[in-house]
Amino acid sequence: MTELLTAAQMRAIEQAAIASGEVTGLELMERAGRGVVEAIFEEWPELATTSHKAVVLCGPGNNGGDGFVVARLLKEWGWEVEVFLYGDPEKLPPDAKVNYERWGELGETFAFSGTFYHPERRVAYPDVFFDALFGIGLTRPVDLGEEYADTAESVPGDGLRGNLRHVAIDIPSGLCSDSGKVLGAPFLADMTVTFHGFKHGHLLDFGPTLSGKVICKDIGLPAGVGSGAFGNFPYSDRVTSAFDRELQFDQVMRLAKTRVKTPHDDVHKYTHGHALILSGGPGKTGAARLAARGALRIGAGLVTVGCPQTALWEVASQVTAIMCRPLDGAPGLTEALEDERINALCLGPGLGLGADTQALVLAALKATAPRGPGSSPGQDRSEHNPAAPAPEPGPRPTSTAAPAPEPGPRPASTTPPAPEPGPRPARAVVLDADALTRFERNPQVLFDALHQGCVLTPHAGEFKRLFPDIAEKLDAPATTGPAYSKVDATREAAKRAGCTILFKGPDTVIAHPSGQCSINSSAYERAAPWLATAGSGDVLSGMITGLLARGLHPFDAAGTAAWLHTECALSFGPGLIAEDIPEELPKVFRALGL
Ligand SMILES: NC(=O)C1=CN([C@@H]2O[C@H](COP(=O)(O)OP(=O)(O)OC[C@H]3O[C@@H](n4cnc5c(N)ncnc54)[C@H](OP(=O)(O)O)[C@@H]3O)[C@@H](O)[C@H]2O)[C@@H](O)CC1
Ligand SMILES: [K+]
Repeated sequence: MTELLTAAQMRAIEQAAIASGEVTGLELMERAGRGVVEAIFEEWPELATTSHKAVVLCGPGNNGGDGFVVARLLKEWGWEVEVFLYGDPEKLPPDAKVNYERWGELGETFAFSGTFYHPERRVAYPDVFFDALFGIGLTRPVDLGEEYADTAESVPGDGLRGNLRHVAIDIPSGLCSDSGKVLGAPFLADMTVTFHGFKHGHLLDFGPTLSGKVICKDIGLPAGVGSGAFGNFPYSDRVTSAFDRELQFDQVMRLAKTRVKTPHDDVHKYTHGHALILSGGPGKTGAARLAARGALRIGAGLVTVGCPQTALWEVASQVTAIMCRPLDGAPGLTEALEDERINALCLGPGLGLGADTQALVLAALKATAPRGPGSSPGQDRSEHNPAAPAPEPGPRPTSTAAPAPEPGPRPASTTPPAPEPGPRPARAVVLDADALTRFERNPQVLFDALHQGCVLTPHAGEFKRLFPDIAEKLDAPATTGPAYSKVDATREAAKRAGCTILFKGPDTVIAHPSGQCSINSSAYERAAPWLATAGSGDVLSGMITGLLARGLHPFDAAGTAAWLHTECALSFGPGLIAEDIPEELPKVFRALGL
């Protein structure tokens, strides 16, 4: 896992490093420019010769300063370089101004006024177009005139986009580095070279579409957001992500903890929990069966599908290792839950939108709510009690499994080990699909019943039904930067609901009421568009339920299941249907050495 940065965090880290006297802003800018040149030579080794050409578009801030460094380094290397500046050179910040002047000893800077057609320009057919217009300092929509959108696409007169590599410095200009939203005309990059850490905006919303491939270059700032004197941000402000397939250590460890072989004589099926998945009536049992298969394959000891008596034969005729039992309405569920061994429930897939669904959900939440003082549903939500601090991450509950062996060498990670987000209640509940939509008219009834053992897994439509005001803020076109992001929205929703929320999408965001947050990105190396297939969400709910049955904390269960869900899709490849996802899990586990 790697920690992602907001613009404010990046600035704080940079300023603390400069204030410590360890480094100057000018040195950081030089390293940033050098990192960009290194990155393009690593990506396109054929460019590491002297006979190439570049156009660099610099902006009015320090991002522009990075651009001047790149221009100078490439010119010194022997390239033909042409530089445009959007803004007044006299108003450049000090470090950018120094680099503007250094570049000035080697070449001219043309004023950029929305077009690259310039009577004096000489560089035709450039090999690389560098975007150093705006980085993390974008505060309002980019308005560079009507011609800019076209010119940024393919420096006109210089041939087709296919002949030209577009490289964004830090973040494609026009992309908000916190939200991934677009502010004005965006730059479309083939590669983005960022510094010190990936920014939220590289993963969220339009980020992956506009950034191309993202390379992160070390510029000598202290590693890890929370690892030292610099940028020691509160835990609740941090966001992590398995950005690429190398950075999977945390998930592997979490899985290893639950899947490790327990001493032989201790093991029986109940050691690994009992998941109960509720199903809809006849003709509507497929979603629950998919979820059940996900729960079983991921490692729940026992999985039962509870369905109306009328659907029993339909379910029974299609499951084998999964058990089924008749379960009619809320009274039936309450009775079933007298069996304390059932420690994880899943409600929603295929359940329907009838009155029964609401009663079932409320019965499930009542029966699973942690008992004892201070643990009743509705408590500890900062929204209900704004003066109360967010619950501190606390110790993890003792797992039924023995400690995990280390699964091989640890890949490089920038993250110190994360504290756990509070104790896990004995019983946990996943609510998805109809179990969420059913509360569209009265979400507060649901919020009042939810507890810390719950995970809600809405897609964008379901999220909007439960949190219309939050969705409105999220969906509003960005007018200022940094803009309100999916991370902000999911955190706000988790606080309101008082439980873990997994907000689905190619940029799935998982947030806990404590503020702990992670992004499961299905983009870049982990892009798996074929995962958007009917029933895929039902399997994910089941996988979360299975990990909850195994004893994982709701936040960990949601993040780990989301990550495995994507891994299964990547492992299977295009053509995948929902049924394939659980069946791919053994292969994924084997590849992880579990
Ligand atoms: N932090 C670090 O550790 C390091 C940072 N480095 C580099 O610095 C970059 C951050 O630099 P930065 O803070 O100067 O911001 P940047 O993105 O250049 O833009 C600010 C300028 O743009 C202006 N402006 C904003 N929006 C606008 C709009 N729509 N249309 C027009 N103007 C607009 C804004 O004006 P204002 O909003 O103040 O009116 C201000 O003048 C960072 O991304 C990285 O590349 C590296 O050197 C290495 C170390
Ligand atoms: K940029």
